[in-house]
Parts: sequence; C-alpha cells; structure tokens
Amino acid sequence: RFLLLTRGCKAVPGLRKAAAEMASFRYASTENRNYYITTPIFYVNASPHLGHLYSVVIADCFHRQKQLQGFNSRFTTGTDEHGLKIQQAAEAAGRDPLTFCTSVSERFRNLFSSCNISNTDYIRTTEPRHHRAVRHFWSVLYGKGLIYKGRYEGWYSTQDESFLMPSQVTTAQDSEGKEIKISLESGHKVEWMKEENYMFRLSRFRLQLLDWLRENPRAIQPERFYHSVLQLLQEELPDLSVSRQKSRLQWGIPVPDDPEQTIYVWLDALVNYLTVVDYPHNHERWWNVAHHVIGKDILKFHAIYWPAFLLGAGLPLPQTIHVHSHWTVAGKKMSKSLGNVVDPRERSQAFTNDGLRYFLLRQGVPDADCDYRDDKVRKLLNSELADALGGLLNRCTAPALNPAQVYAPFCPDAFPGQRGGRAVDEDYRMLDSVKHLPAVVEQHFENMHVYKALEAIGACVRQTNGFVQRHAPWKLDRGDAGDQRWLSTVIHVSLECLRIYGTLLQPVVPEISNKLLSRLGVQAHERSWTNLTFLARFHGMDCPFEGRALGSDPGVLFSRLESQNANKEKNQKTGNGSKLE
Ligand SMILES: Nc1ncnc2c1ncn2[C@@H]1O[C@H](COP(=O)(O)OP(=O)(O)OP(=O)(O)O)[C@@H](O)[C@H]1O
Repeated sequence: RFLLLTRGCKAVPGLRKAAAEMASFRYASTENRNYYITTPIFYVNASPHLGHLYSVVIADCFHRQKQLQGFNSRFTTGTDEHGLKIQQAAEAAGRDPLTFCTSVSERFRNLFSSCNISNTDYIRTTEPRHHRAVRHFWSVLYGKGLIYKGRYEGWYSTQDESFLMPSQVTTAQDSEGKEIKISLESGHKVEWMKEENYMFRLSRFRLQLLDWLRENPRAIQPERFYHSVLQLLQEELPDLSVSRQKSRLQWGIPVPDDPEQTIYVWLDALVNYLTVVDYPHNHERWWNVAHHVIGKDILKFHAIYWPAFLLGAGLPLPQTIHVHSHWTVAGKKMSKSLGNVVDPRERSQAFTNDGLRYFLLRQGVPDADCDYRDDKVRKLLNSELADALGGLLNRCTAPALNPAQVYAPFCPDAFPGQRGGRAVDEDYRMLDSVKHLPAVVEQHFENMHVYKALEAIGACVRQTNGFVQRHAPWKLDRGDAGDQRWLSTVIHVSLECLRIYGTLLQPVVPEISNKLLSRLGVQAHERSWTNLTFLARFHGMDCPFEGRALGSDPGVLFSRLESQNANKEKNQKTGNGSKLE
C-alpha cells in the first residue's frame, strides 16, 4: 500500500508534479509487478485427460513468462468437487462423495506435479477456506438485495450444470431411439426443472456488462470470443437460479440461514478464484491483477455470470479472460462423456513433459479446434526440437568444431558493424531478426498467441542453422589465423543465438531450456528477461560469456522419437504392447 499526500506542495514550483510522478512510479514498480493467473478448476467426476492438461499448460506458460519478466506471479488450479454429477458418480462408484472426490482430486494433482506444472496453489472446493469464502460472498449478494427467493422453471443440463433458454435446446434421439431434449451447444441431455429456489438478479447487470466490454475491448481474448459474448448480451438476461433444493442436491455448500437449499455449483466454483487470494481479507492486492484461462465451453459462466456476481459484490472484474479452443479426436471434442480421451500421463511419458508441452503450445491455436494425433506430435518434435534446435546446439558445441569447449571469442573484424568482413547480407538480416525476437515474442504472449511466438523462434533457429550451413565452419583451415578467427566468430554468434532461444523458451519447455543454457555455461541468474542483450560484442560492448567454459553435459537436447512402426517392432521383440495410436 502506498499513500502519497501532495497538499501543501503548491509553494514549491514543480514539487507537485514531481510528487505525482513519484506516486505513479511507485505504483508501477510495486502494484503492477503482481500477476495472478488461474485455470478452471476441474470437475472430479472422472480422471484428467489431455484437454485438462492443456488449460493448465497454457496458464503455467504465462505464469513462467511473467516470472521471467520479473513479475511476482501467482498461479492457481484445483478441483471443483460439488454438484449433482459428483453426487451421482460417487453413488455409482459406491463411495461417499468426499472419499470419491479426494481420490480423483489426487489424480489431477499428481498429474500436474508429474508434468512439472508450477502452480503456487491447489484449491479444492471441499476445503473449509473455500466454504467460508462462498458463504461470505453469498451473504454480500444477499445483503445487497441481489438474491431473492423465487421459482425456477426451465431446462437444465446436469452434465453441464447449466440452465438453458428454450432457444438453446433441440430435440434428438438417444441410443435406444427415444426422443430426448439436448443442449444445442454441448449436445448433453437436458431436463425440465421446476423448483423453488434462490434467484440472482442477473437481469440487472446486462448494461453494466456491455459497458465493461466496450470499455475493455481486450478483456476477452481472442477477439472472436469477445464478439460472441457481446452477441449474447444483445438479448435480455433472465435472472439466474443460484440454489437447488437440498432434497435433490445434498453434495454442496448449504445456503447461509437456509439449510434446505444448496448453493448452485457454478456460483460455488467461481468463487475459488477469490478464495485463493484470501477473500474476504487482503484479496485486493492480487484480485486487481487477475487473469483467467478457460476453455471455450465455459465462456458464458466466466464472461457473464462471474462478472455479474463480481459487480454485484462490488469487486473489480478480471483483467483478461483468455479463451482457448478444444482438442478433438477424429473431429469430435475430446471429452469424458464421449470417452474419446487421450491420457496425458502416458503421452508425457512417451514424448517427455517438455515434448508434450511444446506440441500443445505450438499446435494449439486459441481461435480454432485442433485434431490430436500421435504421429503429428512425433513429426513436430523431431523436426523442431530434435533436428533444428538440438542439431544447432550439437554443431556449435561438438568437440570436433569446438575442441576447447568454450564460448568462443567474437572477432569484430570478421563480422564488422558495417559490411566488409566475411559476413554476408543474409547474416546481417539474421542478427536483426534475433535482436528483435524478444519484443516479438513478448507481443505474441500478450495476445495469447504462444504458437506465433514459437513460430517466430523457430524461424530464427532456421536462420541460424542456415548461417552455420552457409559458412561451413568445419571446412575452415584451423592453421590459418584469419580462418580461425572467422570460425570462432561463427561459433560465438551461433551460441549467442542459442542463448536467446534458450532464455525465451523457458516458459514453454523449462527442462530443455535448462539443459541448453547449462550446456552454454549460462548461470541461473543470467537467464532472465534482462539478460536478453544479444551479441554485445557486435555492438562494441563486453560479453560476459565470451571465453567461458561450456557446461560439461554434452547429452542430447531432445532425442528423436521413433515412428509408430519402429515402436511396434521394438515392442514385438521385447514382448511389450504399446497403447499409443
Ligand atoms: N477437448 C478439450 N480441449 C481443450 N480443453 C478441454 C477439453 N476438454 C476439457 N477441456 C478443459 O477442461 C475444462 C473442464 O472440462 P470438463 O471437466 O467439462 O471436461 P470434459 O471432458 O469436457 O467433460 P464432459 O464430457 O463431462 O463435458 C474445460 O473448460 C477446458 O478448459
């Protein structure tokens, strides 16, 4: 907290302005260096699949990026454990709901930790701290007259825990040919529900929500989803049922002062974002810098219900809602209910944690669904991580080319600032690309386009490989002083490029980046955003890395993945089956 009083400054010219500048500096240098990112909390009615890991990997990548840039970042994920679906799943499994939730929640937690996810908190909605936060939040809304007892009548999807308008429902046939009603959006079965329960005055917030979005055109990203929410807000919003009768739903948080009613699972779940930052005490510092990562299936809950609840409770709205699309299998959304899921643990073992992260972030485009196939993963990782990046590192550090195993010195005469040495125009263009790469990457991250950031890094890696290939340092005559200086310069420039790529790739592939930077001899404190000065010697400055011994581990950066057929042959020989398709 910072309070600067400027009264009484009038007498001294310029003092008021200086004080105001100081205040804004303090604000920028303290408050704005916090960053809080969340994933959806996952419903524990079944084990995690690759789609769940995807949401978490995106948030993890943003969290690591902010840390790299010197932000104080918090990152939370967890499990959503109340509701009818869980009640039914626990009954089907013959277990009490809490034991059931604990075992599934542990599966999510273990998956995230085995996949090197760096969340700073893991919340379960069955925790007492969360119950306290939800009851308080409810009481604030109730106290302001925004919750009233009413009668809800309409369509409800238990699968989506969602209320639907008649226009959002259509007729279909179930597997036995019986006519049923389903949600147009999710395809899940809906039922007609008639119940006395508590209603939230959602209808009051439509115009405020529209104002919020018009004033903050980047609040929902990508733009396509921003427009779809604006579209939803063109129609009147009906009030929202925010409780269920206890006789129907026991597994949830009871409504304060009315134990016959249970709080609606979405109101309960959304408050988790506040619970983590200690709502209702001391939450402001983090809540002012909140960013959500969500799948497009839960956009309505996060971009309409949640902001309306927050407005009602007098709390600030999230800074951004980052929306991603879905992984599909043979064109169908990967989902628990369809049973077409890909096991993330098995894939992270087959492709490594970083390999799987790289694939998800490089191929996953937020605007559009993407079909998952194992052969796509192999092809991409072999070409970009094993051959392009790993090959470049091998070339520049191989003892045959770099027998002294050092960060070779740069010779300005061979690669002068002005044309004239042994470098050609294409080499200068490469330097220019790499110099601007951090800014390009930062911009793509800001827009949630991690795949574009990776495309830009990949293009630079190709340029650097082209540079090495063009000058074929292995053909140079080590006995000739001029050739030796040029050889050393080519290696120095390539190592500098690799240092920039390794530093920028840390949020995406932390283990591979660590290996790469360690091999270059770059210390842990030399890997931040402020260490991205590229090729200092070219600009007449000292390079702290020049002449330094390379790291001793010459291991392969990323091992090529064998094709499916090669795996099959190997498994037939050893008698192991393979589940990968
Ligand atoms: N196929 C997918 N691709 C990308 N993200 C997904 C996918 N499925 C789920 N997610 C992410 O996980 C969140 C929670 O998903 P949910 O628990 O509803 O999984 P689901 O498999 O879609 O379940 P169900 O089949 O019961 O609807 C989504 O909001 C999204 O962030």
